[in-house]
Amino acid sequence: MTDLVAEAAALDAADPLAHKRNDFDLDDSVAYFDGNSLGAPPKHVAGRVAAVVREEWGGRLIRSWSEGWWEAPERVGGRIAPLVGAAPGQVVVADSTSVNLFKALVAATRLNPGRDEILVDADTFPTDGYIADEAARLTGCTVRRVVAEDLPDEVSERTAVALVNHVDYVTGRVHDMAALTGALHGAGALALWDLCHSVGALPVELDATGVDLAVGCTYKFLNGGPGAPAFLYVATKWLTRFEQPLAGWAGDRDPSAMRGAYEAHAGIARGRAGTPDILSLLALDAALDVWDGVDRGLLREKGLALGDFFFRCADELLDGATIATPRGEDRGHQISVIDDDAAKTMAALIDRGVIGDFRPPNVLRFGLAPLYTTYGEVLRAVTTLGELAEG
Ligand SMILES: Cc1ncc(COP(=O)(O)O)c(C=O)c1O
Ligand SMILES: Nc1c(O)cccc1C(=O)C[C@H](N)C(=O)O
Repeated sequence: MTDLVAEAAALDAADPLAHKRNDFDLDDSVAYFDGNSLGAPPKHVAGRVAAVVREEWGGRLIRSWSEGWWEAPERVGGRIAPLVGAAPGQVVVADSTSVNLFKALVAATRLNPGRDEILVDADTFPTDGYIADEAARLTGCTVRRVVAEDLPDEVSERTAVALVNHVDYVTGRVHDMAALTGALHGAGALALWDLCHSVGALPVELDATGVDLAVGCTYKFLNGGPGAPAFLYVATKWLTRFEQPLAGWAGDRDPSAMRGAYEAHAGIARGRAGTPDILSLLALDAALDVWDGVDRGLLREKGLALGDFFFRCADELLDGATIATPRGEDRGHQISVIDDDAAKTMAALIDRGVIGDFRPPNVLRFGLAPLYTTYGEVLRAVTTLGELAEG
């Protein structure tokens, strides 16, 4: 144990991203492991939001719409683009992930006519499956749930699109974006990726892997704040044919003309539906400042190293614990420990200042946010788990 204490201290002292923690408003008495559900607030966000309320909403009043507010969804999307390996003009911030999933799924079936099946990652977060069922009902498709790794065998000439999670929200496993996208394309199907648990955690290469469509949340590893708007990616090759079903005025080619008939905007703005949620959007805009100058390679290295250290501590301090997260590099930045009494254990951990979460039926999740999680906190989490197991 003393070795682990010294090791954690040495790892923290040598961490090239350690200084980033100072950018966040975190209570040091708490070890926060839920950045994969609700990211921590960067310190400067509160002041920036207050300034927007005072100076833009207050001072400039309605003039603010033509002084940057209206175009903010594309501008902030442009800031997310490098984090997902997208060239400019393909990412817009709007609505929630659920809503963007609906837009993307229906648009995908229209991009791939004559096909009548939507494949969904069987282990997906519920909203993806629910929305796929409804998109299918409206488009005359059927939904088939298949294990992500089996997609290359399951995709067929009937498949219009497959919806896959980059990182599994329960186990933390990463799915191979390049290989699965390639296999889907080989059968003529489109690839729609849910990036909720990978954006801001590991490098994502949408353009390089040929992904067609993607969605993701901004309130997890991007720290945009509770309910911060999500993003939608449409690859350039599909943009002019991307016909989404929530064709509201904000996606029209000329919203201010208030024309009678909708004509989609030529660019990524066609992914928008209605008026943007400016306060949340500008909170996200401010939160994205923490990424300035962050080397994405270092981010991945630290995410993996935090996980490695979790495994090392668990091997030493938790007798025979079962961990659902793969030990190799096919994992995101989360460790999931199996516990038959997981709800109770997580409540006890939270009581002791270790905040992770519980996912039914038996998973304790520990999110590792490379910008602020420390090795010392990892040791504290595993030590506390061990103490609880001993009773
Ligand atoms: C994989 C995945 N997709 C979608 C969502 C959520 O979508 P929404 O922000 O619409 O609630 C989550 C988490 O809430 C998620 O983990
Ligand atoms: N979005 C959430 C919320 O509004 C309340 C509670 C949890 C969430 C989540 O983000 C859940 C998350 N997607 C998950 O991985 O389980």
